[in-house]
Amino acid sequence: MSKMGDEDQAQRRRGRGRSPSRTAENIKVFLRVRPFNEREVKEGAKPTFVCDYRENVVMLTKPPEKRAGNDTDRSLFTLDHIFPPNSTQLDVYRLAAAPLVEQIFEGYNATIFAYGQTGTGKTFTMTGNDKDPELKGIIPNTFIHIFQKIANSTEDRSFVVKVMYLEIYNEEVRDLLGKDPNKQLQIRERQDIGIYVKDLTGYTVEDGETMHQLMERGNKNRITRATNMNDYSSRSHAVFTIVVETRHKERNQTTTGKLNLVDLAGSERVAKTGVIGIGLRESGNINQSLLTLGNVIQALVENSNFIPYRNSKLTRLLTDSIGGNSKTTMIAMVGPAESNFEETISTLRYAHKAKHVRNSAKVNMQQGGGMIQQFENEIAELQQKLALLTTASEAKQKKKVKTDADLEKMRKAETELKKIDDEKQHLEERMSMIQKKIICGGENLLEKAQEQELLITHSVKEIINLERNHQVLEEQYNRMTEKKTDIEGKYSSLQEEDTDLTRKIVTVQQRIKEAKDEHAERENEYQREMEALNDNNRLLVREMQLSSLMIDHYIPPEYKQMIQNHCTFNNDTQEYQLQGVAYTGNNMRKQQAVTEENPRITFDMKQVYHKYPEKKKVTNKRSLLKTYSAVPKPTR
Ligand SMILES: Nc1ncnc2c1ncn2[C@@H]1O[C@H](COP(=O)(O)OP(=O)(O)OP(=O)(O)O)[C@@H](O)[C@H]1O
Repeated sequence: MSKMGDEDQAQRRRGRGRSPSRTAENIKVFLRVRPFNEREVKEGAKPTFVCDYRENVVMLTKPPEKRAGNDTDRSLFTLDHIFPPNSTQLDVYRLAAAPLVEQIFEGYNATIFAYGQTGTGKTFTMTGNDKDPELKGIIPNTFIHIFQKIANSTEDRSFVVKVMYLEIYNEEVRDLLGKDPNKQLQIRERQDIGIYVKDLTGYTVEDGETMHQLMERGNKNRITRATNMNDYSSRSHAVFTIVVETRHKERNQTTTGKLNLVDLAGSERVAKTGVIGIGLRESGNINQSLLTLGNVIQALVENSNFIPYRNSKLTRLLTDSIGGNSKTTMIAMVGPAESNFEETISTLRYAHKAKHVRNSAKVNMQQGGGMIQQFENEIAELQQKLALLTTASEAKQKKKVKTDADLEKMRKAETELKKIDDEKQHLEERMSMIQKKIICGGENLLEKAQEQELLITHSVKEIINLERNHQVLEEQYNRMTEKKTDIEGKYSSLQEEDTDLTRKIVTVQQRIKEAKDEHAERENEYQREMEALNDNNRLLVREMQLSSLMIDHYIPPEYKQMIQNHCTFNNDTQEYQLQGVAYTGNNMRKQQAVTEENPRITFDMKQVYHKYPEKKKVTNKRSLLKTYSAVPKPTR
């Protein structure tokens, strides 16, 4: 592997190591939607997306001429937060920037990127408009925040705030605060401090106003150009860096937090921007470096072995911000018009990918050392020199009195004294200048009355804003609680429904079982009845056979016919009845008392019909069943 590759891997390992003091978290991605601009309103532009601001989802739809009539016509992206077109600069600052400014006081590195198509509001978001305090962007708002934080901190802390401002134009690093902004600077790397820009001017500042002046000076040096898409299009990537060193006196600990505020040049299509000549080269370089940034993001997301940080100055300089030791936020800017569909979807894809990049930030802390220590040492040295000069000056004064007579010597002594006094004054000035660089927590408030006024105005605004945010949060909370109650209600009613259903199922199952038992019982009963009926039937058939046998053998056929003719069926009694039955043979036989002389004559027919079997006495219970016969019962 090449040396270049080795270094890249080393950087990656440094950035993504698993030291316990590191905080691993994904890059946060916010989306800011620019309102329709004048041109778009005039053209009657239609929106190309809709947002669900509660869920932070944006749904993009292709313009009609590009639609395929299927799922590919729509794309959904979820971001960490979406700022609607009517969001204020303070809304953006509070949510996207303020938490990171707080973190640099803890000793973390932080980065805020503004990314997006040309003319979508990157510079507006990062720098804003100075004429109206309400329109101040993230960079000037951080000045106020930082000095407000210092003014409110305890006296056991001292701070040094340093700023730097550079731009990357056509792949050249330029110092926006240097004596010669056109001079090309080199990016270097050192084991102890990591990646840095050699000879970049750093200003130690003691108030927000100075910071503001420096920012304005740097902005004037930035290269902008009018294009078809933006009257003041930034042709470079600008990085405003604020370093805050905090010294905890009692613990003798120093933390150093670095905040990079990056206003990227806008991705653009030459056909749309209409740039020519120099502008064309700028455009090529802008797109190339943004492409490399995209490739770095892609490689990190894919956990690739090689991250092409060195393929552009931008990614090389911001190695720690993307996938390294930094807490990073990207604010993606989009314009709402349908004509920008391609650029908007590309920005959203870029942003969505960046959301998956994992950074691992650590507190940059050291015992003693740092800029504060350096300044304090310098002050102590100056104080020593001053004390020596004072002694020398006093000695000269005494000598002057003794050598009063000698005019020449006196003049010489006076010149020396003046030199000493000048040097003393110079030392005193330098000392006070260095002392001013160290700002003590809670100090310098009276000296900065004007600035404080500004802070107070902003604090009031912040409080109003805080209240507004609080209200929004409260509303969100109430909505969530309502939702929760609703879900809980639904859940408990579902549970009740479930219990009820289970109970019903048990009852139904019980009924089915009962019905089955009853059915089985009935079937048995039916079976028994059928068997009884069959038995009965069999008996009847036998009786019929007997009757037929007797009739056929004892009653002559002409009598049988005659008797049959006189038989009628009585429906009420369900019996055949014989007319004049009272006069039939059996009834007409004279009844005689049974005596010894006149015994009952029994007809023993056994000897006649000796072949007939003895008739068995029927004891079977079935014989008790009622039977019907058409034959009149014999009377005894
Ligand atoms: N949220 C906003 N509200 C009102 N005006 C806006 C907003 N965003 C951008 N603008 C206006 O749109 C114009 C273009 O904005 P700006 O210069 O910030 O775009 P940019 O993304 O930095 O463009 P470039 O990449 O070309 O530098 C400016 O006039 C700016 O004031």
